[in-house]
Amino acid sequence: MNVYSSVCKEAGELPGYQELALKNRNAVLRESNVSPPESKPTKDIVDQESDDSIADEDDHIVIDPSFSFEFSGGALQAKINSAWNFSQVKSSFETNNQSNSKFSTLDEKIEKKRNENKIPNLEDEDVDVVDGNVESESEETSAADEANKIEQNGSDGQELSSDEDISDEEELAEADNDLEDTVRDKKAAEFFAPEQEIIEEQVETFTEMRLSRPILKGVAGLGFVKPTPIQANTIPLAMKGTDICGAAVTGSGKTAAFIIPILERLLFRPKDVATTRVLVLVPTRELGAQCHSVASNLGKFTDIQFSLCVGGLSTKVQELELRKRPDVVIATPGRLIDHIHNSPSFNLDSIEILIIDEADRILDDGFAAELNEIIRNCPKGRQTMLFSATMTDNVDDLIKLSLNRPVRLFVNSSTALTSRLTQEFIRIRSSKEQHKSAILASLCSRTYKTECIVFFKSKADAHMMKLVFGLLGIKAAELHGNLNQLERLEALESFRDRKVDFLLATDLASRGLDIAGIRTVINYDMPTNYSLYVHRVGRTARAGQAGRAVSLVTEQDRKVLKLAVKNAGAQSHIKNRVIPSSVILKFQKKIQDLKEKVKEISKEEYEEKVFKKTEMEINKGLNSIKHQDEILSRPKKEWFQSQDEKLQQKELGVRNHGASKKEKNNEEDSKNKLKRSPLDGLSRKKKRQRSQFLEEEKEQLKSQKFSVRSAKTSTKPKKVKQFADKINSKPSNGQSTRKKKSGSRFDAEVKGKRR
Ligand SMILES: Nc1ncnc2c1ncn2[C@@H]1O[C@H](COP(=O)(O)OP(=O)(O)OP(=O)(O)O)[C@@H](O)[C@H]1O
Repeated sequence: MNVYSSVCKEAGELPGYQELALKNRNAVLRESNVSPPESKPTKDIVDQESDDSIADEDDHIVIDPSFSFEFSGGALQAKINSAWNFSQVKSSFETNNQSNSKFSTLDEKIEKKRNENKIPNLEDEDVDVVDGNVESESEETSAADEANKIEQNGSDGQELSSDEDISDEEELAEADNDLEDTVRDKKAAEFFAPEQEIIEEQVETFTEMRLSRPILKGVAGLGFVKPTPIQANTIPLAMKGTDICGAAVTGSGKTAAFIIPILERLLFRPKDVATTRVLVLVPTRELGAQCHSVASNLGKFTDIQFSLCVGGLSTKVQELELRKRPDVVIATPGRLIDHIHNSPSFNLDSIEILIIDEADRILDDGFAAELNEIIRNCPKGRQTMLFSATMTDNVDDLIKLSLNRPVRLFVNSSTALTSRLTQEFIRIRSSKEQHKSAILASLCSRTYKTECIVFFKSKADAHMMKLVFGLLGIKAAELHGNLNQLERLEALESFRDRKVDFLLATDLASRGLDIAGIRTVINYDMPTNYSLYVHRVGRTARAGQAGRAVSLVTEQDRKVLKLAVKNAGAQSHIKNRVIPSSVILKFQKKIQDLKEKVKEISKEEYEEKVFKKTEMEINKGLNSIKHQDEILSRPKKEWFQSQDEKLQQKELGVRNHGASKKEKNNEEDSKNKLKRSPLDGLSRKKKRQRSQFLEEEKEQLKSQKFSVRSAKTSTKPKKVKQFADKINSKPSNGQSTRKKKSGSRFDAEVKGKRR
């Protein structure tokens, strides 16, 4: 039975629903170039056996009706199509892009160099191929062996001797953190709604949620049958107007969790005067475009109007759109503020619902000034909903949003990763960091050959690797802030449509992007904090699919590595991979041989850039002469921040990007440890005694609190969070992370969780 049959069965009682489902099915099949089956009497559709063959043919739109979500993984056991396309957004660029046509594209430049120099494709050569899906035992064993060898020959000796100090520091940090937690718990109890306000039962189907028919049609059109846990918990509460802080693992359907209830509420809006009632804030333009596309698809059968208001698109076009007062505006903070200040008829006075997606990122220092300005402009009585996979529940962060007793819907622990994710780590010793590009090239040509995102810390590295990959004959697109918006969207689409095998990206692509079927995420550079790691690796293993994250780990990245291993679920797989040095050397030589060609292409690009800039300046000058009167008569644009302020804030954002307050505090703490520690000046023995005392005191407090809580909970009905936690709870592996282990620390850290 395919998705439409299941939907029809679920919605069987709704009059006329079967006809709608039939039309809908045919529309989706047409879009997917699958001919709809011959028209049959409506009743037959429900049990049509022949539909199964269509299901087999087109796995983009058909899901296994027996799918279910795992709380631990938050994942679907079904394949489903990504619900976005950017054609609508891209059409607004077509007029601006003509001057580019006189230059060759980067791919053409690369191809020209390859042809001139007769560079062979990697496939044509005799490279020893390792099956990417099957973990090679020999590779794993040799990883451990190699690490042990390094230990024995003393190169890591210093590192081991510092173990003692590190565990002391860890103990103290833990004691500090525990105290902080107690204070935090108290604040949270006052700030958040009491837990009994959380819905008590899981909702099994969308129809049970009493959604209106046009919304159910939109939901069915995307192939959704059963709500995911975050949807089941969020939708009914959000429809009541409750403020929500929602967290669930990456790829678990948070977008629909907030879009569906707003659509349902908007269906019943007064329609006499067009009014913008809903504002969705997202941190990146791509995420905005994706969210706009998902919302438009879900609201396809309603008269609700959506507008996308993000940087990189024409301000003029947006201004005209905003003047029509669309019901829902999806915006990035900077562009939204630009409109608040400079589009005469636009303001946020009528906003009734504010949604902040990737809220922890937007609450981050990088967006602080902009967020304050937006909140200041929104009415106080609005409903506010915040979502992220790594949602903060730090009250200090949330207070500035003036939430009204929000309900916490943490469907999983905020650091959990889906159990379908395999994490692999490759140790890069400090003396070998210059081999990273060779390691990446070998991984991408021997092991993970398709559907793979590679994350870099800088735009320059991503671009350089695009040139190297191109010259090696590996099909890749780049995605970072040095590209214009059209190029960014095209890169995403060509990767989604499998025109290229690799997406070489900066953290621009780390949050929210939903591209179906990504098999592997490679961290060429490990992210600077664990939250960011969660978001990056969350681009794979989404919606029930399995996936793999491969990280190149240098000595500086040990902190994030440790957190990744510590937070991996009991069932998740952690592996240590080593690439034979002969292979690395081979690729190192290949890359070395391409160095000159890379330089030549870069020079060509630079000259082109200078030419374009000059041309643009000339055109600008000519225009200002031609339209002088009109330009002078325009009202002066008001900038919310000066260029310097913007830059400062951006740098702050980049530095802290994605770091939770606690992580940032921990980083600060460890920097200022000596200055700020209350145990400063004590001998090591005394420090131990003191922290043991603190530990005991904390334990006592905890157990008291626990008894009070369990007494209370025994009299209360079951709560969502408890239910999720119970399912999430993993058996302790009984292994202390502080125990000394044989082998290298890296090896031990990775192996710590390998079962
Ligand atoms: N009820 C559902 N049934 C089937 N598929 C669903 C359902 N809800 C969402 N999906 C699919 O799951 C995928 C992930 O959804 P979405 O992008 O909203 O996840 P997310 O939780 O916001 O992830 P991230 O934290 O990375 O932003 C999408 O492809 C979406 O179409």
